[in-house]
Amino acid sequence: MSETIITIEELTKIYDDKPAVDRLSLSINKGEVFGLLGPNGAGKSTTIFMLLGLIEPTSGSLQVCGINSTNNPIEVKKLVGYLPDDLGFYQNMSGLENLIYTASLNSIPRKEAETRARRLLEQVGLENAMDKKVGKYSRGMKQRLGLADVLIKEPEIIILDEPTLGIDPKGVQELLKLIKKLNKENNITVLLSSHHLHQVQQICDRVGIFVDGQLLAQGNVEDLAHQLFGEQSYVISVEVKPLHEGLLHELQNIFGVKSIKRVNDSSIDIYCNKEITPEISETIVEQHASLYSINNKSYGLDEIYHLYFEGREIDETTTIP
Ligand SMILES: Nc1ncnc2c1ncn2[C@@H]1O[C@H](COP(=O)(O)OP(=O)(O)OP(=O)(O)O)[C@@H](O)[C@H]1O
Repeated sequence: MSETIITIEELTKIYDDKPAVDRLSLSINKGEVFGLLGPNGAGKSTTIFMLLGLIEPTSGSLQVCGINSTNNPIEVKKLVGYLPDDLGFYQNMSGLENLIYTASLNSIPRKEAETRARRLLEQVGLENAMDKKVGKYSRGMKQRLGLADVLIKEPEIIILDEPTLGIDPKGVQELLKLIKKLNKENNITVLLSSHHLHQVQQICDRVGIFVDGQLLAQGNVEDLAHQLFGEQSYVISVEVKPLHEGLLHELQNIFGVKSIKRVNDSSIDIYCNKEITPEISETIVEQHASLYSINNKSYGLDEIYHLYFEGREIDETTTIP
């Protein structure tokens, strides 16, 4: 059974009478990559700061590795590595020197610090740049160094706030791969905040969707589609002539069909709880009608994103009945 490493219960933070985080409850398991997905201002950073014990909740509770972060921020800091969106490295020091400096702040003896720093720089692909001044690193290299920096104290959890900000697309792919690799190799729990749907989708085992301080849904992509769209998470669009009542009746009787919506005289959207395109085609042929087109789509994070982040509506062809 999976072990819970972060437990958040009814967590609320109110600023100026307005909740930035609103009764958030969430559990994160040891070893998983969890994505906090939400637009700007959704409450992701506020949640992270409360997890780190940097700000106090208005109400609710949270535990990180069994420790109450609000009451024990120093203990939590030992177990959690935090990579903010704006990194603070000494630009005139090399990558290696910066890591050794961070290690000294964490009371790691110098010899051990250097061994760990060299190993981590290799792990994040900076072995050839470890003696170069950080001021000469690209943004992507600094983020890699940032990952090595949070790992130097061998934390249980790393929290990454918008880690791909300002990195070119190729660098983003490399960084995401690296995060997943570190998660696997070091068996480390990763909490990643982002408003980039596709990035979160690529590496996260589970995702929590945040809007206006509230967690709308959580789970893997399939779970999310189910939570947000209920049983009707597949839509099969059909153009068929003639579209007569007898055919509609037969289609409605197919196992898995939940509802049918007429789009126009010859088109319908069939809402189903599974992929049943072949059964629909067969029924149309049996009913002596002509099938002009059939397209299926399942609700993925794309639709969820459009629905919840962009005006809370998806385009007309995928309107939920
Ligand atoms: N110190 C503060 N005082 C007042 N309001 C705040 C404070 N910090 C955050 N807020 C408000 O709380 C809400 C959530 O902000 P937060 O920074 O947590 O969102 P976010 O999801 O991390 O967004 P971003 O990606 O832009 O950082 C916003 O409306 C923000 O204006």
